[in-house]
Amino acid sequence: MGEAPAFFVDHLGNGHTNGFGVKSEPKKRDTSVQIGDRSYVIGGIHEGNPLFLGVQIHDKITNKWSSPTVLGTGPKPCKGYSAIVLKNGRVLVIKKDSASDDSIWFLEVDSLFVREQRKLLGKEVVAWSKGVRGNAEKPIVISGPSGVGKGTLIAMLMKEFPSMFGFSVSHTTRAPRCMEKNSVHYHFTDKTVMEKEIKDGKFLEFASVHGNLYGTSIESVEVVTDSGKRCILDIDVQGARSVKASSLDAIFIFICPPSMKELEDRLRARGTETEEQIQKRLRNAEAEIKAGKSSGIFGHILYNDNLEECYKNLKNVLGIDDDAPVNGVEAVEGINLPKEHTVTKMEDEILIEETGEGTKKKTIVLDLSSINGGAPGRTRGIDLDMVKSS
Ligand SMILES: Nc1nc2c(ncn2[C@@H]2O[C@H](COP(=O)(O)OP(=O)(O)O)[C@@H](O)[C@H]2O)c(=O)[nH]1
Ligand SMILES: Nc1ncnc2c1ncn2[C@@H]1O[C@H](COP(=O)(O)OP(=O)(O)O)[C@@H](O)[C@H]1O
Repeated sequence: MGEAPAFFVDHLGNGHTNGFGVKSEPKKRDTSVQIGDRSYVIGGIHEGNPLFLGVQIHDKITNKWSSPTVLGTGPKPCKGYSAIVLKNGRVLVIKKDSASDDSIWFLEVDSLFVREQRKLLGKEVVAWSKGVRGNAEKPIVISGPSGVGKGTLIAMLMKEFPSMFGFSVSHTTRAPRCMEKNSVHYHFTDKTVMEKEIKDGKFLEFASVHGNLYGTSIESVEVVTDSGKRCILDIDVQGARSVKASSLDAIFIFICPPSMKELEDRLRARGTETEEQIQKRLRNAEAEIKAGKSSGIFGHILYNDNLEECYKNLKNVLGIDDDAPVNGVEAVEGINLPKEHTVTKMEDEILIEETGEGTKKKTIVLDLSSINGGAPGRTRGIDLDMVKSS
């Protein structure tokens, strides 16, 4: 199979290993897996913060403990975990006693992303990724100069198809406009806070635009996708370039104005900027339009002259037929994992069997053969099937 040995250590020092069959341990909160000469201990508290689960590494050869930098948002501590080593440097962690949409997690200890981050940061790194059932539709990146009508078009789309599209709420250091609400239009934030979060790897992309810092957090995209909706990102060309280079597989659309004169008229008519800010936006617009048209980032370029016509073209690009009913991503039926269970690995399938008191025992198959994505975002494509409840 070409995989790292998968076994479970009940307690470091007198570790009992039982091949691919893993017995979950209800009494102890810490769980550990061994990969090569290292044991990864999952449990306890992360950096004194009771809201985050800690990870520690024990190196058998040096007999030393270390605390790696933990990237991503991990699971909150709970009563216990089952852990199993998968291929490609990942550990599957199943939480006990937790809601079904919060029970499957992946700790990446030697994935491609972790190896890149380790090189970049020059230190030991592990990363959490939440497991999510089902797949997601491609996110949509919309760029264009200030005042071209991006916000207007996006608002039309969200109004007509509220269950299909969701907006990625960006972070920005610019001041809110009078009608703008925090966490709805933007997460309005402080420059030092945002810079720290960028350093902590929380952002998919960021850029300095018209003198302010803007960025898309990984979480902003993932919460929309988690809700079964297709995510729309309104970001500038620099941001679009970063997304294009990332693992996010998106559709890229650039919106052009019919003329610079019309763009100026729209910006003035909107009445949200000072004269100085309007001048800055117009100066940046020329370079942005040039980059948008020539960069090869955007698969679709739409002209927003007549609003209704442009909106119709946008829907065409997104494959929305005016006559056909539109649904979001199909909802997946909920399956609750049993609190007490044993976990057995068989190729790409994990068998979760209920243990403990009671007669009706569940057996669930967790199919990992089609998983995709991973840290710094979610791991999607998980399939859960109830095979037996006896
Ligand atoms: N790179 C990047 N650009 C963003 C983000 N959010 C907004 N922008 C871009 O920042 C620019 C200014 O946005 P805003 O201040 O709302 O002004 P407006 O475009 O005139 O409405 C626009 O080009 C947006 O597309 C983000 O998260 N990342
Ligand atoms: N096709 C259009 N024709 C005329 N005005 C438009 C059109 N599209 C948008 N507008 C107006 O132009 C202004 C800027 O649009 P907005 O959506 O805020 O742009 P952006 O989000 O790209 O900065 C708004 O007042 C909007 O009502």
